Amino acid sequence: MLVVFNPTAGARRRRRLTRAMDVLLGLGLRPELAETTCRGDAERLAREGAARGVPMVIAAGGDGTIAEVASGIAGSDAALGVLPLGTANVLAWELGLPMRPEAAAGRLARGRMVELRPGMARFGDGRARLFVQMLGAGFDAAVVANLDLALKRRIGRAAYVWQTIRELPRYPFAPIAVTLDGETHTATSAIITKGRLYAGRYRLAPEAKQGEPGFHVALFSAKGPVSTALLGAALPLNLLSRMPGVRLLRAARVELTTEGVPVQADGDAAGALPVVVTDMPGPLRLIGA
Ligand SMILES: Nc1ncnc2c1ncn2[C@@H]1O[C@H](COP(=O)(O)OP(=O)(O)OP(=O)(O)O)[C@@H](O)[C@H]1O
Repeated sequence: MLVVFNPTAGARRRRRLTRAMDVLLGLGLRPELAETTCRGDAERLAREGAARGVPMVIAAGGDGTIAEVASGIAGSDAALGVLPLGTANVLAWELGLPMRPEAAAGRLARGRMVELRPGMARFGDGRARLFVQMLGAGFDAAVVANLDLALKRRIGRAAYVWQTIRELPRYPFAPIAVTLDGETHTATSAIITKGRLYAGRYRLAPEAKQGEPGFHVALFSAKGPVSTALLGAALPLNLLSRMPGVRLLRAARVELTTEGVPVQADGDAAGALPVVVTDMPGPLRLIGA
């Protein structure tokens, strides 16, 4: 088992990693530890591990690290594992993974497998990017793109609230052209999700189920700071999907075509539209669910 650790994920997570590693060692699992030094390193380390036949690659970090590891092992025989050490840890909450490092390590050792179907985003500039939980275009992506990462490390998810307040008065709320399985729509923001949850443990798409093919797509028509702030207030109350100006639809293929609108994938800045989103061709096996 290869453990890929992102030391910049979450805050002061090294001690939590050590506790998990101790449990894995105690169970006789001989985990090999590799630490990232920059963005993209988790994907490289995971790809190299899978290429030399490591059967399990564990993402020790947050959703961005998970997405990188998933991308690195895609198409190989390696399974993905998760030690949730990030800030929001949406996938871990979605799958009901334990947050305590000892319990999370125990789950990895027990080895129950589930299959996920990550999404694949193909951008207009030729980039392709895998995401495991969600991809957003519009307001939430602007918040992610301009987030102060040092502040996030210090105060965690409160940094998103702070950045939202800063973004509200200046975000342009330009319309985005959305095509869902050939049917056209317009929205000012869109979130394409594989799971129910968003920004931690908050419900966005109550009917969604990780592992199923296709996507649930939340389209937002809020055109200004007040209606957007109300959506932000509804999120922690789990009322987001029932708010006026929010539509939840399903699609197997999503095209967002308006150029220049910011995009986030699994909570990390991912450039700008246009993008076409479909399922990855094959499933991804996740261990420890
Ligand atoms: N050593 C590193 N230095 C700088 N950035 C890194 C390093 N290792 C990984 N990264 C990048 O850090 C980004 C954020 O990490 P990650 O998403 O795992 O943590 P998080 O943002 O705290 O958690 P969450 O996404 O669950 O809120 C990842 O997308 C990854 O590309």
